[in-house]
Amino acid sequence: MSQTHTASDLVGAGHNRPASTALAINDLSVSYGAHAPVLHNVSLNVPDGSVVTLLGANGAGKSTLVRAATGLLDVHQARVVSGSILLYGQDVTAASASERVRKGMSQAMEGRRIFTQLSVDDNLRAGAITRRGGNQIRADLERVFDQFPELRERRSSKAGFLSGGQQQMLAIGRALMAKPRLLILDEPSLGLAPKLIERVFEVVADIKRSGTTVLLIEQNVAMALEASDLAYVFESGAVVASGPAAEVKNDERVKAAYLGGHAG
Ligand SMILES: Nc1ncnc2c1ncn2[C@@H]1O[C@H](COP(=O)(O)OP(=O)(O)OP(=O)(O)O)[C@@H](O)[C@H]1O
Repeated sequence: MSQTHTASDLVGAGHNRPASTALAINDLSVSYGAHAPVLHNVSLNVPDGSVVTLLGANGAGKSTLVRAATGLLDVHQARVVSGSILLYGQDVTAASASERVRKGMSQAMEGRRIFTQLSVDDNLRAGAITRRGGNQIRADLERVFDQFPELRERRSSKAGFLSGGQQQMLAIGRALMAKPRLLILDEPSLGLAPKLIERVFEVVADIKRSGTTVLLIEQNVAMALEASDLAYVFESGAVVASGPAAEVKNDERVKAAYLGGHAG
């Protein structure tokens, strides 16, 4: 496994990323307010068509990295101090969140930020708001319902009446309705029962099969690594290890810190 702070040994090199890179983060440093940076020269690559996992303890910097990628730093009074963010080869470091959505990025937020007063159906349709083509949207809606039959059963219910797990499914389904090229899943298994967690990872595999690239932040390390092509390990705002997920899974430090001493 690579122990460096860059991922250039994994896919492509330096700043001339191949067009097949969905997301490239180059030497990124981020600060909240006037404080010292909490991300330090972070570089990572999410190859098109892959599933990439970010691992790290609480406070390691994963959410900050995601906020930088999605363009939501300013909402948190944070900013890029140095470095760049490329989405499909285009520099989006200064681009708004909505511009990034238009370029194919979508995020299913941790915390189940759904519209509780709207129906399940309307929540899912809201995910497709930037798209045209009613027939395709209806077909995608059915596909989400195939993946999450419990949502189909409750399609007319207010989303606020769903269980926590069902709301989590709805958040993922809504992000899928945007038909993203790059889907960011922030703790999709958070608070779910084991059976639902398995489902979430089946859905991740399905999303990958459909050609969508996935950036995954997960506390459920063993399953996340199983589902991923590459993994990056964050510590104190820096990438301390990275490599193919199968190698990261067998790394002694990762095993000790995240896998309870075995590779699960
Ligand atoms: N709104 C904020 N204002 C100031 N500092 C913040 C803010 N949000 C996060 N931080 C700091 O930035 C660092 C990275 O936090 P971040 O939330 O990115 O970590 P994380 O790996 O996502 O953790 P978790 O798994 O707990 O969500 C931490 O030191 C944290 O205290």
